[in-house]
Amino acid sequence: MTENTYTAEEVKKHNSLNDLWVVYDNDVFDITKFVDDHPGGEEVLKANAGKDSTQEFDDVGHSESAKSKMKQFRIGRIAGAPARVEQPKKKVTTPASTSASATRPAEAGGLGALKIPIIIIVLAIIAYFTMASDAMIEDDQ
Ligand code: HEM
Repeated sequence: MTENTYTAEEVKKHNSLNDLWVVYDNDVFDITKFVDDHPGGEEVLKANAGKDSTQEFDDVGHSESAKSKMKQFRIGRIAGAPARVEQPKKKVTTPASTSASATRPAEAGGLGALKIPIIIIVLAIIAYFTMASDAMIEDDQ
């Protein structure tokens, strides 16, 4: 799929509150319409307008929902930048691998979920023989 590419010089032109672009991870975002809604205020956006704000954006510790909201403002990529790594695809595989790994510790334990029933059975056998030998001692007397 072809997408729009922009040079850093081009991005630099969009540096006002009425026309505000930022770059994150070589992706270009037109966040002009988001300026008023930005929870972090417009000042920080103005300070980063027309710039690569990757470092600043990450330093804030933006939430996952902020990162996902960001996607709707993406207009293209910096010219000559390496191909972008698709974040959503990664995410789709994460829950599956997480749930698969969640079952792994039990499997890795060998007996896994069977451990508790086995302990109960062993205790029952010990109790049975203890009672049986008590009964034999009583019989002897
Ligand atoms: C498309 C771009 C952006 C989006 C969608 C966005 C979104 C958000 C959101 C949703 C929050 C609330 C806290 C959170 O959920 O993390 C936030 C807070 C903030 N953002 Fe952004 N932001 C963007 C760009 C930037 C940029 C370029 C800067 C520049 C450094 C910035 C600086 C901040 C700051 C300082 C806060 C306040 C953090 C706090 O009060 O703890 N944001 N942003």
